Amino acid sequence: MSKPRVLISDALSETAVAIFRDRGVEVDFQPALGKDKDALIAAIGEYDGLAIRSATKVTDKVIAAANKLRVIGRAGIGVDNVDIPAATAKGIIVMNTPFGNSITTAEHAIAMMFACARQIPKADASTQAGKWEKSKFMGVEITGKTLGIIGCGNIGSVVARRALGLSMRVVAYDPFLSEDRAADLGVEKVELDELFRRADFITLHTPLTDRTRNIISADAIAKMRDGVRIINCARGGLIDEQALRDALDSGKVAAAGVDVFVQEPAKENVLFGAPNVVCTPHLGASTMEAQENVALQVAEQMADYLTTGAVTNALNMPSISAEEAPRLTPFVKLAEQLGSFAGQLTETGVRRVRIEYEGTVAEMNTKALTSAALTGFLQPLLQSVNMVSAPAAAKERGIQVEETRREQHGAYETYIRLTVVTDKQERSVAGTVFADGKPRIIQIKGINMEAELSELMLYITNNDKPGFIGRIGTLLGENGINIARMQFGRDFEGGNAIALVSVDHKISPELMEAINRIENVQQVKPLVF
Ligand SMILES: NC(=O)c1ccc[n+]([C@@H]2O[C@H](COP(=O)([O-])OP(=O)(O)OC[C@H]3O[C@@H](n4cnc5c(N)ncnc54)[C@H](O)[C@@H]3O)[C@@H](O)[C@H]2O)c1
Ligand SMILES: O=C(O)CC[C@@H](O)C(=O)O
Repeated sequence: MSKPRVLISDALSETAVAIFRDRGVEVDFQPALGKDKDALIAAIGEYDGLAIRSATKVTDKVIAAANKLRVIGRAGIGVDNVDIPAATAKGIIVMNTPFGNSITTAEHAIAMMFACARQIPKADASTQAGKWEKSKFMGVEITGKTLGIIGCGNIGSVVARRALGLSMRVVAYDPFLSEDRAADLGVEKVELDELFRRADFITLHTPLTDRTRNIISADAIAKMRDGVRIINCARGGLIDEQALRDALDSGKVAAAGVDVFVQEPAKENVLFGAPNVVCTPHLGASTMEAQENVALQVAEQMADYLTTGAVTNALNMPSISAEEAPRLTPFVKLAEQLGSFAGQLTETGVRRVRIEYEGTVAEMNTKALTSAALTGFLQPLLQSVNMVSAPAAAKERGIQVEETRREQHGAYETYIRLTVVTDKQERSVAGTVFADGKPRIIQIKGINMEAELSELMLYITNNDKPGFIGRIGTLLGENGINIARMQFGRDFEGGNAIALVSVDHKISPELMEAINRIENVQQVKPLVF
């Protein structure tokens, strides 16, 4: 099998290159390619993986051209430069490195706070210009001042600890911050307006979402203390730049430290030249340490996925650790086969898919297994779907997905049952993995049977009457179709029976018709696995 190929299209530390090579992944390091969208679109079709920072914009056009791509790895946190819905729809995993640059970015926010408190950049420029303007650069102490943190996640929490160490009071606004976590951190959880009212310094650490866009607006600034100082080392767009410019001009905001801009690279910006603004070119994550961390992590995560199927820090797919990947693999295959079995038999509108995990499989990563089952289920309906895109594709089609887990077990040590509820009926199929690691079907529509699935099969339901087995065998034989295996099950003598027949050749539509005409046959369907 050929080695997977990865393109690095941004300025990642070369540590990533070495890791990919060590892990048996071919790598092309082209740090300028991310800035040339046409060249990226022309090249991307060759690669299984794309490793980026923030300069590469992975648009829907790039994704449309990415015919082999299986994973996009962001060496950093924010993935606003990746069209995740387009990647998901195409079955491409998007992963990031959520912790590798948190400390570095928090330190940049603290550095910005000091720069704003003591006008360090301006004082530096003036001093080096030979002006010695000692009285011009009066600062403020930060000790005893109140820092308002908006967004108290990974970076916000590090900022909080550093600020407490600097003897500041810290208030935080974050709808997802629990009282317990706030107490552990030593911060006071407050509502946004209270933060605006009380903070001497405000620092932003949220992602850019519909709720956070322009969270610092002209209205918000009006609610703040006169002489407030504002820091943004999170994302451009959290601050209304014109409103901040007006407030810096009027002196309402005494200073602002801005690392991120609505339009990047920011070659021009309404904030440039404003009084007491300190700007850096999106340097939050730019330390040797953070760049080593994120390059190493992204390369390890991507190489793991491409070579072992382990999934870490994916934003559009449940995680699968390297340790659990081998144990999970036969169950992924089983779940996918059960899904495929049910999908191929389903002809009417699907309302619900219920997946029950019983026994040891219930302790495994059932999210991943459910994604596999949905993949198998949707594959007969959709051109291309995989474990990344299947849950979203099911949701889009209004299919409800239910998952239940029971750790005790019955006759089988472990099994998965998948039930499809359509407009007309409910049909279930169950299977297990035996000690040989091979998946087996153990029950169809409540009828017990043990069958291994093979590439070409016939699913036949019939009335349990003598003569059926002989007739089907003769008919297939007369038409040159070799039977590899045949398994039967029935609910009771003379009741409903099911046959699963593995055949060596594809069955023509005419022969299907002929099988359908055999006495007592209720339904016959070809299945492909
Ligand atoms: N400047 C840089 O170079 C740089 C470097 C790293 C990260 N970042 C950015 O910093 C930001 C924070 O990163 P993180 O790792 O701390 O993320 P995180 O997910 O750990 O924390 C974000 C926090 O924001 C909170 N939040 C979400 N919506 C909110 C809202 N409406 N109001 C208040 N809080 C809200 C969340 O609950 C969460 O606690 C991200 O935007 C990231 O992209 C920038
Ligand atoms: O890669 C960078 O330099 C910026 C990273 C930062 O914005 C992030 O979200 O991790």
